[in-house]
Amino acid sequence: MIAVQGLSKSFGDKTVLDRIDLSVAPGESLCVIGQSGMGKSVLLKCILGMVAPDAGQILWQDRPLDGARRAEFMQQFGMLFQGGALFDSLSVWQNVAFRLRQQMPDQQARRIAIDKLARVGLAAETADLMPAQLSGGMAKRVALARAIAADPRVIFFDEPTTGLDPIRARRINDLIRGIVRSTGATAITITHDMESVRSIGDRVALLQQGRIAWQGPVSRMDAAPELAEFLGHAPQ
Ligand SMILES: Nc1ncnc2c1ncn2[C@@H]1O[C@H](COP(=O)(O)OP(=O)(O)OP(=O)(O)O)[C@@H](O)[C@H]1O
Repeated sequence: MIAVQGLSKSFGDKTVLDRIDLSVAPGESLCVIGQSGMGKSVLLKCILGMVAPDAGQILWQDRPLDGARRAEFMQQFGMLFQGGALFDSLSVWQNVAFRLRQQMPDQQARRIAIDKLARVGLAAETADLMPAQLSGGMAKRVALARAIAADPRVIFFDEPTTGLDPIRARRINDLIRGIVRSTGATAITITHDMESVRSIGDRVALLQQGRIAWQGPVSRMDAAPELAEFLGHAPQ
């Protein structure tokens, strides 16, 4: 379980996160939505230890995520970066196996990479291509394969459908849903895309003015007045 307790962060006199409480149960998929600039990335960076909060703490399995526990946590998480963020100078399989190669011989890492590429619908021949040779949808799949390469127990998806047309976005959402369900991983997704929320999420949290303005099961979001603006319709 991952929990955020009383998390606050300001930059200068701008309060971005204001005593945020949020938790994700093991195997649960939480989507965090919010307008641009509302602090979704800052929240993610605080969870990942890339930004130090002014107050509050992150708990993992009911204990503060600090020191040695953070190192252990980092071994068990995977991340799909916004925009994919593939390393241009590395081939597809080297991108997918980036972390694995620090732990095992290349031959074994390559085999796992090809297996993960198959999991996201890419043929083995893709393994030796360079990122510049990939279409946007393929690059996203490669980034997804990299996120799951080490069989993480916790996966973060940062804007997974950004830059994709609706058909490709739907395919990525379907893939993510399949991966999250079949691996039983805990998932936290940051997104603007309500189709992603419907497809991937069990629960959704709306970040607004530094606070969680609404959170609840995806099945109840259509009735939430707080979400009407995102859903593009009046509450049903
Ligand atoms: N290192 C920083 N220094 C100063 N201000 C920052 C820093 N990082 C983020 N901010 C500010 O915090 C606010 C929230 O930014 P954040 O990137 O978390 O928004 P977001 O909700 O992820 O937006 P988007 O959906 O556009 O990615 C913004 O006003 C941003 O300018």
